[in-house]
Amino acid sequence: MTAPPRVLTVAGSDSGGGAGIQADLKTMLALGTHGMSVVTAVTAQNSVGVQGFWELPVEAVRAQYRSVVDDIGVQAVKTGMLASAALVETVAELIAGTDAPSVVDPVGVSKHGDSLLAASALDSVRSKLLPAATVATPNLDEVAQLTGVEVTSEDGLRRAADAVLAYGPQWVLIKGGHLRGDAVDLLTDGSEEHVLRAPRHDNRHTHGTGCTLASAIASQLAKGQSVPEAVMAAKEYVTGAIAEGFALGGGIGPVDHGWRFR
Ligand SMILES: Nc1ncnc2c1ncn2[C@@H]1O[C@H](COP(=O)(O)OP(=O)(O)OP(=O)(O)O)[C@@H](O)[C@H]1O
Ligand SMILES: Cc1ncc(CO)c(N)n1
Repeated sequence: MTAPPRVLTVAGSDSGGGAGIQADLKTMLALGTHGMSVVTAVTAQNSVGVQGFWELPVEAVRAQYRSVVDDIGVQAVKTGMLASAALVETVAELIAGTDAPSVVDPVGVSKHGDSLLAASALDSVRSKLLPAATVATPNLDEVAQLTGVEVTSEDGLRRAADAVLAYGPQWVLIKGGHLRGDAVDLLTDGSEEHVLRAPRHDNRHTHGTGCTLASAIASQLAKGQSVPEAVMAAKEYVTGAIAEGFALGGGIGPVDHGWRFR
């Protein structure tokens, strides 16, 4: 048997299984890649919020990363929750030294408004993590937090993209999922521009959308697609997963990572 393309997620664990490492590995399986993980933090989390989280020591993150990359090898890396400045800096250095495309989801707060990144880590995200990204995928709250640019309508997406590109990622995908109307995202490298538009699904069960999209992009890159091709395929996958999101627990349920199998 030939091994499938290998993809690594560097992210936090979501005990509820809808976001974080768990969303990433499910997405990778659904898209035909071999998913591997470096756990940065463990959250106690469910459909109503994040009840607590515990970071791993820098050495534990570095050791997991080296174990995977030095023996198995990776064809794409995705980063998610990194919790602290020390972990942001460690992971930025690791991905900058890896010969594979990286998708950086600069996770700041959860869907419930719980903080997953220390305020003291924002400078490291700007100066170390974003410059190491092949594609950065901030949502509009993360754009505001990182650049000060506030976007309230589709017209502002280009301004947001320029502000993030100034920190040095090769590409940026600004996610307009929190706006009203269609779910519109903007992908650009500063010269080429692609608008990705999908109908908004009136479904409150959207836990894990951002993690799922970023992991889907990484999976498609590992399969050899270009950044625009990978982002378009990933958008189609996440849109289907949102359409089929289901109720679990008393709050916001997860997207359906397995929608293409049902
Ligand atoms: N209700 C919806 N219907 C269709 N697409 C949506 C909907 N909500 C978000 N999206 C799309 O889902 C993708 C993820 O965007 P979103 O803005 O939700 O990410 P996020 O805020 O980082 O997610 P998370 O809350 O998991 O961190 C984007 O392509 C966005 O346009
Ligand atoms: C562990 C983890 N990573 C990312 C998110 C995205 O909001 C989350 N809720 N939990």
